[in-house]
Amino acid sequence: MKHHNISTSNVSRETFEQINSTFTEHQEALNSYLDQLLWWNKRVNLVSRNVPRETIENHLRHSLLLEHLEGFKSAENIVDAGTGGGLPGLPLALTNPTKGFVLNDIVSKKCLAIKQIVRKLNVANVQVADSSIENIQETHPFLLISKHAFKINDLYNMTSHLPWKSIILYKGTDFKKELDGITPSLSIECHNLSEGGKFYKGKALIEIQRK
Ligand SMILES: C[S@@+](CC[C@H](N)C(=O)[O-])C[C@H]1O[C@@H](n2cnc3c(N)ncnc32)[C@H](O)[C@@H]1O
Repeated sequence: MKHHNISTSNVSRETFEQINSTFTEHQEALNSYLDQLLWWNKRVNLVSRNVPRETIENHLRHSLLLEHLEGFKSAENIVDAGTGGGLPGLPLALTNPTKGFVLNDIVSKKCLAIKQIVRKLNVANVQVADSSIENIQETHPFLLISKHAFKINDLYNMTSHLPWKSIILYKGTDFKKELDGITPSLSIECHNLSEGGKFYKGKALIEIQRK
């Protein structure tokens, strides 16, 4: 692990406030997505069963935080690996209509539900890739994002042949143990989310670049 360059910064309270404004600005589309997600969740297991709407809304706000990282702002193409019910990719696609998104999951019925949600919401900048992440067909550079789906070393080893420019993962601040077994030297920035309040305690966005 010593061969990686790891730095840490705190995501400011102002950023969390900006996310609340973004949510308000796009609330019609985001609430429609929430309605769809809850409807499909009764039929396909996309998020935990019987999870309250407010909890999923927190996950949507959490998803939107990525908008504030430079690595996201500069990306044109984004792949969300292990998207499940579309998190974080779908809320980000709704609030960033000029960027292109591929939502990927290995479970076909989840991909089918996502396709229906995308069609119902009329989202033009999203494609769905129904396969294991290592088999996606991407030839252009992209930003790889993922929330609560893979250990860092597993995702790195599965995707090291793909043309990603950087990876941003939703993780805990105790992520370092997941770097075991990654041979190449990486630049890693831990964006600590703890200033966002109780929901964000111990959470971080981990941004990884090849050196
Ligand atoms: C815990 S869920 C997280 C879902 C979503 N990202 C979220 O935060 O709600 C993990 C997801 O990863 C998917 N997954 C597991 N292995 C995968 C693989 N090799 N390629 C693509 N998706 C995978 C699972 O089907 C599942 O939907």
